[in-house]
Amino acid sequence: MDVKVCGITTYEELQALPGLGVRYAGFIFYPPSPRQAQRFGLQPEAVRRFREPLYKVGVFVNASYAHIRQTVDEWGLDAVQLHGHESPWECEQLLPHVDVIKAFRFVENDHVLWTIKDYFSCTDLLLLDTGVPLPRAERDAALASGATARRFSWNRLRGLDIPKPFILSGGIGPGDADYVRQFARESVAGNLAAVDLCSRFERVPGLKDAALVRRFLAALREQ
Ligand SMILES: O=C(O)c1ccccc1NCC(=O)[C@H](O)[C@H](O)COP(=O)(O)O
Repeated sequence: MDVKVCGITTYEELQALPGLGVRYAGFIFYPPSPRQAQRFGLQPEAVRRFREPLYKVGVFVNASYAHIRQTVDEWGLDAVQLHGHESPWECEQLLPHVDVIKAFRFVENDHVLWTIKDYFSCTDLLLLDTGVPLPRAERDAALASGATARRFSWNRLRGLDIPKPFILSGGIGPGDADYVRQFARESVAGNLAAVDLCSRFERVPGLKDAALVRRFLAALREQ
């Protein structure tokens, strides 16, 4: 199982990832987020020229096709993670140009398979995240502040057959390595590609704590 660290905002954070054994780096292109990629001066050329083995993922929320394509080229991204209400058609438009990850934020009573099924043929990966249980307009406003740090209710995935590689996300914290390892042994995890670490691995909003990531990875890989 690989690890994705989401919300990289400095070159130092980026450089540290391959040495930590992290496979996916997430860069957020959503201005209201406290972990917006350029917030602390990270430059597109530096990321584009960074050649270490790392899969660079740009996170977008309801952005236009033109903006996404331009950002992919500017930053040298390998994949886009679409974290808003993007349709299967929008995913399909991007697929010839860049790998596509569709993110879903589930709230209680959402039907997981029903929600994701139309995206199987137009994505490379899915990301299962936590939503905020509010009416749609209020929910969007709440999500504008970014990651929710609420744990995705993994119980709801138990017994499901998810026929697409997926990233498990949503409030995963430094103390969750055992919980993740347990999940990885369940039948639903047959296509588990990676786990996503974000706001609970920060010193302050937008700046990651490498020591927390290192300790989590060591615990995750313990036999
Ligand atoms: O992290 C953000 O600020 C953010 C803002 C808008 C859209 C997506 C965002 N994050 C994307 C991720 O993939 C996060 O890692 C994911 O939401 C889980 O975050 P957390 O709840 O902090 O574990």
